[in-house]
Amino acid sequence: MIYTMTLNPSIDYIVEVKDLQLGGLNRMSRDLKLPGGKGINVSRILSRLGVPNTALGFAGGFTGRYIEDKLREERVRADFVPITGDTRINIKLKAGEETEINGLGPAISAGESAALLQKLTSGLRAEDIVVMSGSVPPSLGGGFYDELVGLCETAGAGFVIDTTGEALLRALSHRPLLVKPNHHELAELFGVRLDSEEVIIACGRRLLELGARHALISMAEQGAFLVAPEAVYCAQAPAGTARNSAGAGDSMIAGFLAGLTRGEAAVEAFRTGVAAGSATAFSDDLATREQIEELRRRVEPARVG
Ligand SMILES: Nc1ncnc2c1ncn2[C@@H]1O[C@H](COP(=O)(O)OP(=O)(O)O)[C@@H](O)[C@H]1O
Ligand SMILES: O=P(O)(O)OC[C@H]1O[C@](O)(COP(=O)(O)O)[C@@H](O)[C@@H]1O
Repeated sequence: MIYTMTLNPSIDYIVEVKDLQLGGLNRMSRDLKLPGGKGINVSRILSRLGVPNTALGFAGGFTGRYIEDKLREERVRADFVPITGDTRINIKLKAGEETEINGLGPAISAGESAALLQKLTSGLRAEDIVVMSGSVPPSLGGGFYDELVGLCETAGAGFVIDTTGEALLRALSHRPLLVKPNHHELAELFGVRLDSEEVIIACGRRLLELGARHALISMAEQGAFLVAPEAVYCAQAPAGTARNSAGAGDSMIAGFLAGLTRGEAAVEAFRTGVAAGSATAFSDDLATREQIEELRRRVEPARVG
């Protein structure tokens, strides 16, 4: 079973404003509410690709209920710990460029966090994979992912972690199945400028030396690199019109994991990952299975190392 862990879910409120006037009254030309948060996005894509999974995390208030209802409608299995606070709302403003304003997230009590740890540990087995991604509500503290990684290790379960900075570095030595920094996050992690393929590949290999089993380095419309123990691959993103890139990275993780859990070679899983990321970037909501399969035929990874 794959478990996704969204410690800080969100309603993604996508707002389109033509000719934004800061300081003035603006009217929306279009708006859309989506259940969001990185693990939830991974769960939605995995479910669309027919991969059994359960979304874990915290959900509270009218916003939490909205997310749970939407996931139920889509038949995504979710088992959230109920919290007293309201799940956050993240604003994705489309006014020419995309601007994101993400909430801090609600307060999580000690009892609520203990309930989540208990939920995870009670069912976790060695054949399971836990996907941990997204921000951590401030009240949980900076070490919560370390605790989750420790629980996975104790159970012998695999884990994927999509986080940045020190938390990512600490997780690497525990041998994550996959990490997926984007090129900005990778540059910041190692304090370098990613201005050539050689530097990107060297940084990707460093992630493996530090413990990652696979590293995806995503570069939005420029595609991605896969660094695997046996080889390094690069794939261009297929051409298309970007509509909403929120969730593209999560879709890529889900596509890659779907491939790996179906027993595909890493390079084939990479094709599915790139296709899923781009298919989501070309959609208002997350990509459908059909869109992913259609784009997958146009992704041609090349071996570069
Ligand atoms: N504008 C885009 N055009 C085509 N593909 C895209 C676009 N944005 C994202 N993607 C696809 O989604 C993947 C992940 O996107 P990226 O923006 O790098 O991740 P993140 O959302 O984590 O920062 C990319 O590697 C690419 O395959
Ligand atoms: O937890 P964070 O870092 O605030 O990110 C949450 C946001 O990330 C998203 O999951 C999108 O993530 P990606 O674009 O990286 O795939 C949104 O749905 C959500 O609003």
